[in-house]
Amino acid sequence: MDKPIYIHRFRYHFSPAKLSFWAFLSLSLFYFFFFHHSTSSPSDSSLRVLWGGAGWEYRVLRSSRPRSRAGGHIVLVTGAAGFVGTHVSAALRRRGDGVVGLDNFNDYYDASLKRGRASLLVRAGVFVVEGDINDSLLLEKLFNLVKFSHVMHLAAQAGVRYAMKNPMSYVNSNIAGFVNLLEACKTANPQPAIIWASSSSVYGLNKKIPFSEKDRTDQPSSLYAATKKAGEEIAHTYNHIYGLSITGLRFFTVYGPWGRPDMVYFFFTKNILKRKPVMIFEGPSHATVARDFTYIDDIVKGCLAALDTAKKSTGSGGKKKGAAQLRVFNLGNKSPESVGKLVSILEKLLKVKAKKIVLPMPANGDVLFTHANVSLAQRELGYKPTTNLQTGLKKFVRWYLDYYSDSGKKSAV
Ligand SMILES: O=C(O)[C@H]1O[C@H](OP(=O)(O)OP(=O)(O)OC[C@H]2O[C@@H](n3ccc(=O)[nH]c3=O)[C@H](O)[C@@H]2O)[C@H](O)[C@@H](O)[C@@H]1O
Repeated sequence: MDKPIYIHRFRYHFSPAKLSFWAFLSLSLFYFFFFHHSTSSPSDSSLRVLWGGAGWEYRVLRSSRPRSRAGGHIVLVTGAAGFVGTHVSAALRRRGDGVVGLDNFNDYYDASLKRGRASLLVRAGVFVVEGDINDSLLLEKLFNLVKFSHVMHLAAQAGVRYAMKNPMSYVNSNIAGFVNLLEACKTANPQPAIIWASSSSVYGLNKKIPFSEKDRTDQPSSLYAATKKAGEEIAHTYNHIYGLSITGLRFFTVYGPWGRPDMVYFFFTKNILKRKPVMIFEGPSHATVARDFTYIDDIVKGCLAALDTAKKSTGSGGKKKGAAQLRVFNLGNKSPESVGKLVSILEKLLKVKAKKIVLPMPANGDVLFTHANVSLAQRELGYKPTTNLQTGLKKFVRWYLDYYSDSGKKSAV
């Protein structure tokens, strides 16, 4: 019996060799466009960006969808693979908001820790776009693709002392990057409300204690602080000209699991465990250096409350339509502790005596003392920190020992 005609035709045009060639070609094209198509910004070839393509868009859209169609915010979190960014992204997703992360995974500190945080987020249902806030094309693409109701801007060049080593990284991320993001927000339709990370360091040489939002912030003692202060002024401008709703959060020395290895509680833990000395700074005439150390879970609650109470931006098509909300809040712990006390808590938790070296604080931009007055945040956001340093460090140490328990990761610290 003759074979049906279409089979003959099929055989005629597609010999097994030809068939595998075409199959290989189509699969390669599919793979290339769906997973690997990348676009880079022509403005700065040094930016390591990997975005674009149908697969990428699909992942962005899926991640941006709130769990329930009714209600639920749609949030772009910059710095999502950072310490605070990871915790905030996960908390937003857990409660059902749509969340798209953005992070440039730079190597300011161990990038594998950032990859670890991003893997956590993947499991939580958050896609983290690899890209830079200075990349206008990427931001335009994201805002065209997704109607973000909020931007939680946590990407920054952090750290006070590193500003003396690499000043331009602060200008690049905290000023240029912030302006670039606000430019994208102002033209987006709808304009999102913006919540962003300022810093307790804006109080600089302010002597009035506890620090209140009304106190002076015109005496920054580090370039880091100056760039955060500049951010607050820039926020004012974009609010004033374009009607963007903007909330700045002054974080006070945030610590906890998945934290930042450049911070004292983190690298002191490492040094104590390795029997290496820790340097405890002191002020003039042996003055105690202290911080209002604030636990990450309290900060996350503050961030979510700021987002939930943010009013909508008023502009559209890049034009202001009416006055918009502009706020700034302290998010601290109301309870400063000395660095010496932090070391004694760590010694007990790690069951290792620290090799302490006390020395005068170098002229490195650090301030002597921070102490937050959080009554404004308490009134407006219902913010109430509940974790003391002992309890918070216990949770940090538990995470640290677990995370670095396998030898591969240990060497990365
Ligand atoms: O809350 C803030 O505004 C800032 O908090 C931290 O900055 P910092 O408070 O300086 O936190 P650490 O770097 O952990 O330093 C804590 C204290 O330890 C002191 N220190 C630092 C290094 C050292 O070897 N020994 C030492 O005693 C510092 O002088 C400081 O008083 C973050 O690094 C900043 O990104 C953040 O914006």
